[in-house]
Amino acid sequence: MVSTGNAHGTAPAMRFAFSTLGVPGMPVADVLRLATDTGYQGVELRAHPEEPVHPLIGMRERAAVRKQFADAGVEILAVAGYAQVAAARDTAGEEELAQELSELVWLAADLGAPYVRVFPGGGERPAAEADADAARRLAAVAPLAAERGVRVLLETHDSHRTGAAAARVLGPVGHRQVGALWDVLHSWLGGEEPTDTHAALAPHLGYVQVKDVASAEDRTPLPLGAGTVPLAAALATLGQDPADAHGPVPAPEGTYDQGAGGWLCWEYEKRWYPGATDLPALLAPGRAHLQRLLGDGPAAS
Ligand SMILES: O=C(O)c1ccc(O)c(O)c1
Repeated sequence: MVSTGNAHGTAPAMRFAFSTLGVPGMPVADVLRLATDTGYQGVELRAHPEEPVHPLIGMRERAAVRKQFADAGVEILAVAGYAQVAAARDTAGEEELAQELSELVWLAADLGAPYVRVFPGGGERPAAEADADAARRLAAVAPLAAERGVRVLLETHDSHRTGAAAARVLGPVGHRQVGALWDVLHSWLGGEEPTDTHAALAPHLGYVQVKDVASAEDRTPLPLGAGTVPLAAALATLGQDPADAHGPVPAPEGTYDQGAGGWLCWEYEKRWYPGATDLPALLAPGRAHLQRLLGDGPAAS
């Protein structure tokens, strides 16, 4: 294994973001204050009409949001959309999905965000059909994504929660602008070891979502480190070339994944668990926990 991580002292540090799924309805100015106060360099914007930023906002609002982020020195990591690329669709639904994907790419480009998140959403469909539809739809949006300088990332989630399942789609797409978002909760729920998830996703990896829960049964969001999600093991894989890696190394950084310099995004599911502790006070300790796991902070007590 070849490490490009900061243990070698030369690589840039990993960067930290949080998702606005953790702060439902919070105005952009407050999100930015929270990010700067707690040491997060980026924000993943939940692109849903419940939130301030979504595909229906106009050009002036987009420009204003972009300027707010730029003025605060915080990056918009991703537009987290809800398109389900592996879902069954009739002809009209197929056109709607293509439009939804295009609109997410346009929104990300207008905001200066490098990534769009999409879900699989294949439900109970036969895997071969879901995989083929997802690959075809992602390949179809890739040229627009390339033209706009955005990468569309398929999240390890629902019907494709493991790295192996996501790679069944991403391998055949074979396009640099289409990649993977590794949600460490879902690959773990899928019973996959982090080293195996990483080996499957590394050639495609955009960034990594971290979170913690008590167990597979109780998924109420917890502070990072307070639950049983194997965060240390997942983070230990980053920046490593998988032992069985083969084929071209697509990342311009020369690593299979982004390694050091890549992004970790805390996706705290407060929106779906309103009774969970509020995220803001947890953000700074959560970042410190991640830094300790990366070997980049004060030792754990
Ligand atoms: O955006 C969301 O709603 C959402 C929900 C659950 C997840 O695991 C996730 O990654 C995103």
